[in-house]
Amino acid sequence: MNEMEILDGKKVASALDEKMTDRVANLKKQNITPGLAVILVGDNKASSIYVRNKKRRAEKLGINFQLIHFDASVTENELLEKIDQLNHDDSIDGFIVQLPLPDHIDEDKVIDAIDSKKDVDGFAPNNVGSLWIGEPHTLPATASGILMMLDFYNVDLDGKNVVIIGRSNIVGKPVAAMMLAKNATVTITHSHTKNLSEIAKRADVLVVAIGQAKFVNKDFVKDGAVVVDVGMDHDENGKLCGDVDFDNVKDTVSMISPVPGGVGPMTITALVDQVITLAEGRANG
Ligand SMILES: Nc1nc2c(c(=O)[nH]1)N[C@@H](CN(C=O)c1ccc(C(=O)N[C@@H](CCC(=O)O)C(=O)O)cc1)CN2
Ligand SMILES: [Mg+2]
Repeated sequence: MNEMEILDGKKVASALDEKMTDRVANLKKQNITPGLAVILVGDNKASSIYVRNKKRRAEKLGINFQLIHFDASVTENELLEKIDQLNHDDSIDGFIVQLPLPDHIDEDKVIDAIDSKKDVDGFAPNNVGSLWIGEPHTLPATASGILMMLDFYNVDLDGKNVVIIGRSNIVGKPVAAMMLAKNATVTITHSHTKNLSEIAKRADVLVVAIGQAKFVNKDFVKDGAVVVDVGMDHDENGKLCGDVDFDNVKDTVSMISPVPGGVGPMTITALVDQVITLAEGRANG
């Protein structure tokens, strides 16, 4: 049986806070306060919690946080007008539109309206392209948080077989691009992939972001693999769980990120880190 280590996102997040606080203090000495704005539409309960956590975290680090909260009935045009304002607001280094949006609003159109220089979600087409050619400007926070966490635990990706289950623009694709840039051999799989468990079992590092509760069991996991669980699902009792059946794989893996307390907290760390980096860019003219 392996000695298993938990990839503890909460612990990493608080360990990284200290450095980020110092960076903000340094900026303030130069009369620059990093600014982050979040646009929230409607009252989706989970989104409201994430945004509240972003605000708490940003303010704790000394970042100027602005919440723009629209009613669910806001029109697409009103939203686009606000985005235009933020694009031209010099006190805001970066902003995001919290997803998901109500059905009457075209998500792609909204993301496209964000100035790619201020797109701290890294979702704008320019930023996606920059990432894939190896010259990233901003990075999607979940993907970036996963790499920060693996780096903290000294998981070297160079030459490793990485298998990603899930091909979303928010997680699967950017994780693939970022791990390629670290010289990993990356395979992206998804719901149509044949022999999925067989392919997953070749992974030294398995990243699971497929959105199905406890989808991955030990049939998918090589002995000693590092498993990153990006799922946020609910089990048969309505309890929050991941895409990986933790109890089933825990004696097979060498490291695993739990849900909750793994990737989730790193998402917010990666977001605020990126806002600080943009403000540092502003300080350096
Ligand atoms: N514009 C964006 N929208 C959304 C993003 C995003 O990166 N940009 N990601 C998700 C939501 N998200 C941040 O926005 C997020 C999700 C989960 C967590 C988190 O800390 N999860 C906890 C569990 C929380 C719980 O108990 O429910 C954990 O995993 O430990 C943080 C941020 C979708 N929208
Ligand atoms: Mg744009």
